[in-house]
Amino acid sequence: MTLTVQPHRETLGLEDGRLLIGGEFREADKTWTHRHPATGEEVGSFAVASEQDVDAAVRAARKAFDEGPWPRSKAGERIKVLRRYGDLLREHADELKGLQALDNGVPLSFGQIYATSVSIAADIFDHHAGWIDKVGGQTLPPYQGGDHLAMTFREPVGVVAAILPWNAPFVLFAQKLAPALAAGCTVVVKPSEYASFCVIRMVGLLLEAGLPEGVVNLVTGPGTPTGEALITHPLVDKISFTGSRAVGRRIVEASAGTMKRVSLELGGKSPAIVFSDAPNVGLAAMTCMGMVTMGLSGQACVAHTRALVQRDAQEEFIAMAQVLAGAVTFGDPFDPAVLASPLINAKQLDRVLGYVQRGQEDGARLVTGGTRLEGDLASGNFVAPTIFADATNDMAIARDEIFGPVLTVVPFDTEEDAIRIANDTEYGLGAGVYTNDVRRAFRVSKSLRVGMVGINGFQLEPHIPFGGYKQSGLGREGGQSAYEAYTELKTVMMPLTDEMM
Ligand SMILES: NC(=O)c1ccc[n+]([C@@H]2O[C@H](COP(=O)([O-])OP(=O)(O)OC[C@H]3O[C@@H](n4cnc5c(N)ncnc54)[C@H](O)[C@@H]3O)[C@@H](O)[C@H]2O)c1
Repeated sequence: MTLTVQPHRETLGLEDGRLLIGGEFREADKTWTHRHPATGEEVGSFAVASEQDVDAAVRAARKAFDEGPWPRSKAGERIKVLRRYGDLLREHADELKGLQALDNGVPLSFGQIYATSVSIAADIFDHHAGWIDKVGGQTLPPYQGGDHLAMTFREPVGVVAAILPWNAPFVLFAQKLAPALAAGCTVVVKPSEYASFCVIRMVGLLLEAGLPEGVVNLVTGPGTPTGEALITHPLVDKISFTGSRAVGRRIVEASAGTMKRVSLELGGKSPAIVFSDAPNVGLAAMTCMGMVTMGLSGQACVAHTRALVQRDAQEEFIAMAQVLAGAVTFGDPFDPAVLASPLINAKQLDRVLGYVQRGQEDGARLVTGGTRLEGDLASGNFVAPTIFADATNDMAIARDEIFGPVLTVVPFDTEEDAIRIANDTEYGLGAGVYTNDVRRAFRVSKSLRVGMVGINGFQLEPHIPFGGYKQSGLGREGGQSAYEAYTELKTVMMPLTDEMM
């Protein structure tokens, strides 16, 4: 039977997407037709914001920042709106998960993991609402000389351009919008052209929560013209971006002229170091393989796609990874038995298959997978879970972010080797260390040039800082420092005696 998502489109009452500028929903001159990654069917269309539309959205956000009530509101008012919004997200969780399944094909069965969960997004809003009345400035005593007072204040950074990827729209929307709004900023949000419908609904719910006009504005459309117009706009104060390293670099270049503040969450090639004394080598294999197959089919920035396995544990590790590879189910994302998504588009499908070919040419051992799924799934972008063994760290499959269901196993002999190989990458997002030796676990964790290390497991939560070293990004999401990144620090000083004047 041919796969179709059309009935879900009807059930969810999907409407064509419009822009939101200064509190008004608007059409645009051009539209984008979204095709479903599991079936190739047309799902619906949404507005493509032109340069003029983006300019209008930024000016609306600027006006709301310079003249509107939100940046001047009392802490208690902002807390109420953000908490109300968290509740609205929870109430609309089923609808939002359905829209996400129509957008990026993430199966409903995977609505509970961190990256794809609506309830985590709601918790992130609650978390940042909690900082509003707790993070302030300091009073500083004189360092030398006479009597004077110096104080610091935290003020909202201004107009924020929030640019999202397609793979984790709920959580990444929350990781940007929650601290920005909590701090009193105004926002122009641009979702990915491959996951716009669920974000359009999330923005609509912000209005229902009571956000004043112009505080949040929505511009949908692709990187060019929409994204480019946003990152080069002179009235934007800060760009908060999650996406590929290539676009991250472009944002750094584009923001240099006006010194915009920039937060970047980029890609990774995260290593999992599995020692043969790991408490459970099989479980380590399941964790890595789960990260590159279940839910997002490896289209996750922090997935442990590079398994560095001590040589004498390699076969046990591969055997268990293979079991999981065989258990993954594909198909209709609305079917509760389906566990993994298609690749987002045909370009990504070709890219992943290209890496499979390259891995074989470079001499790695293809253990399983590496092929496109055919039959009922032939119109979708599905690739079978893939394992490469006996790879070396100089191979493209060990160096590049493939963003697909490919696990590359690189054997090592000693702890020093493992650390050297793990750090031999331009990325530095996450890592895993699997061992029974507590001292080794901390020794290795300290030696890794990455933002997040999981010892014998990896669990993310809204208050845990998330982000990377090196070319995996700039700054962190989650926690107090993420809130502070949407503020500027102002110092005000005053002499207390006449002699100081
Ligand atoms: N570190 C993290 O937290 C994290 C989380 C999720 C995804 N990612 C990364 O995201 C990437 C996959 O997502 P993607 O394919 O959507 O990334 P992408 O960089 O292609 O697109 C991300 C967003 O940038 C926009 N964009 C593209 N060109 C632009 C331009 N010139 N100017 C402004 N905006 C532009 C896109 O329209 C989209 O909204 C992977 O590299 C992945 O590792 C990182």
